[in-house]
Amino acid sequence: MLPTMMFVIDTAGLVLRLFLLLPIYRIKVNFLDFVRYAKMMNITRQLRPSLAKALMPTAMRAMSADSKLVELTMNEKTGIATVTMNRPPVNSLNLELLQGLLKAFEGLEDDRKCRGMILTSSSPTVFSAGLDIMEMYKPKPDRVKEFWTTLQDVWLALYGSSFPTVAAINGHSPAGGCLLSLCCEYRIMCPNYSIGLNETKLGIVAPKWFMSSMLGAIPYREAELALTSGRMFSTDEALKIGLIDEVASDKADAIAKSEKFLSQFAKIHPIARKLTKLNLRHSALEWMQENKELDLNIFISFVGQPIVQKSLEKYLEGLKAKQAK
Ligand SMILES: CCCCCCCCCCCC/C=C/CC(=O)SCCNC(=O)CCNC(=O)[C@H](O)C(C)(C)COP(=O)(O)OP(=O)(O)OC[C@H]1O[C@@H](n2cnc3c(N)ncnc32)[C@H](O)[C@@H]1OP(=O)(O)O
Repeated sequence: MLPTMMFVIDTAGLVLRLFLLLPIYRIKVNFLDFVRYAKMMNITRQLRPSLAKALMPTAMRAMSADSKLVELTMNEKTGIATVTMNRPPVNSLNLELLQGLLKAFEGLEDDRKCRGMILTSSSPTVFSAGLDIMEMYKPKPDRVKEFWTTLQDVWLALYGSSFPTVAAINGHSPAGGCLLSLCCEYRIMCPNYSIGLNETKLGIVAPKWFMSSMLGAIPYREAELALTSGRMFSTDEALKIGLIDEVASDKADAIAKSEKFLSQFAKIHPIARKLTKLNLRHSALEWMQENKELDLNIFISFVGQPIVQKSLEKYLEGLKAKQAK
């Protein structure tokens, strides 16, 4: 009896050890094994819908994303790409800007030379004003569906990117702007701006995946307080709470610091880094992949509510009134 039990325990232990070692072993074997492993973990490209074809052939490339709303450059020497949002005056995320971002992120995913990406803005004072409220206010049915689906895809592509990402936050970053930065692994912000998920202040509710993105950066208690009150943090407050990782004196400094952050990965095995990131983010990514339609339906019915439309209208009026002063 005892020998049989010992045999069973030993065998179970061996199987367990092999299982635990499997990822490491596979990483060492070859790239195809990595792909198989990643597929097994459901973290491969199937998480990213319709990957775009590789971008243009390289040079210190200004890589076009087919629109001027997103500029994409690649430093051939370092393999670091810079994606710059360029929709004046405030980079509010409308359908076209989101499409431009998606195309850029998916293109980089397919670019074997890409070693990292910096997300920033061409505006001198705003990183992104978040979702374009005009996409949600009195929305057209087909467009608003495409708008939300594209936002989901942008989130999947950025949060689930296999390359390392930094947000160089060179201006205000409310709501959807904050969300984009939270998808990145590292956030560097210029002084005297504001950042946060302020949805409740607009009378709307940040979806689950907005919240889980914030929970990846700051502790639950802090997130609960911030989310329920729609709190915006100053650069210094954001640093203190961990919402950002570093402060830069200006945009050039933010880019230099971003490059420094990304350069550390030259010493890390790229596949080990990728798998670690994607394993850490796996459950949030999987949730989104499995619940895209449900999330879309909730959004559509939510923004269709008269009370939500009223809130958006009042908020827009407030923005315009501020402008008029
Ligand atoms: C049971 C319930 C379950 C529910 C489940 C959830 C269901 C889903 C719910 C839906 C969730 C939707 C999520 C939305 C997230 C968002 O991102 S909403 C957008 C939030 N954004 C903001 O609050 C930012 C507003 N803007 C500002 O605070 C300022 O503009 C700024 C600090 C960014 C910059 O200030 P400044 O430089 O002084 O510029 P302004 O003069 O304010 O603005 C210039 C110009 O731009 C217009 N504008 C600004 N922001 C937006 C925007 N987000 N969208 C559209 N337009 C914007 C502003 O009105 C000015 O326009 P005019 O020049 O007056 O025309």
